[in-house]
Amino acid sequence: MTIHHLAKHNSVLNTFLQEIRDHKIQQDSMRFRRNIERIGEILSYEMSKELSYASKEITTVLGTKQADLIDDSLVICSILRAGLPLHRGILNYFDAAENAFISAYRYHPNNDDEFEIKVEYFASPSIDGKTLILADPMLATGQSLVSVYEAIQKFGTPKKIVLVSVIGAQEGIDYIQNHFPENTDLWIADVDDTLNEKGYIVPGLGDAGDLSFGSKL
Ligand SMILES: O=P(O)(O)OC[C@H]1O[C@H](OP(=O)(O)OP(=O)(O)O)[C@H](O)[C@@H]1O
Ligand SMILES: O=c1cc[nH]c(=O)[nH]1
Ligand SMILES: [Mg+2]
Repeated sequence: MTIHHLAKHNSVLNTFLQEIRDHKIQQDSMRFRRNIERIGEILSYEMSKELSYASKEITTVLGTKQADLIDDSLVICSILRAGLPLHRGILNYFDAAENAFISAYRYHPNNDDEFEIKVEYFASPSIDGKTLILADPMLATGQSLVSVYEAIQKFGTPKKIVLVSVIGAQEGIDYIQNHFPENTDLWIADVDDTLNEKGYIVPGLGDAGDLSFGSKL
């Protein structure tokens, strides 16, 4: 797996990251969602440089011009709920992409810190031969991404998988590296060192789903 860690290089991305992490600024949920969306746009732009391109002739009012345009059939698949603002940011840049949505949540069978991932709702086009963009803002243990990858295989075999995330823990990145094909690319804004006992990224930002949409029962 190739890991593209964008915050290693100075850019305006770091402003948006600082705002989603800051415990006061992040309370403005509209700003939080919009910042996740803006980060999705930046990740998309960077990631687009490594897609496949084909030359096409464009006709202007005065002549013709050859242009290299994206040649991949893209399917953006995001994980509910927290994936929604990130999905929107990616779709803002890839107008022709198809879309898939999946639900994944942490189920605590014994009401303690131990959990397993339940994948239930799934709406997806065929992903056969396409470039699958799997988007989730938080890559904590990595179990959600791996569970979704296993579940989506019944919709076909993608040509390539591109993972897009905002903040990841090194432990989760190590985990997904062992579960995704070698030619998978991970485009991630920032990487933190640790997870706490509840599987939250530290320092991270807290719960991205709650910050976007409010707490759930
Ligand atoms: O890498 P993992 O350890 O699997 O954790 C990451 C998952 O946790 C978050 O979802 P959450 O379960 O909080 O659901 P939500 O989006 O509904 O809040 C996040 O959006 C990921 O899907
Ligand atoms: O740190 C984390 C881990 C899982 N889900 C989140 O929203 N945040
Ligand atoms: Mg959550």
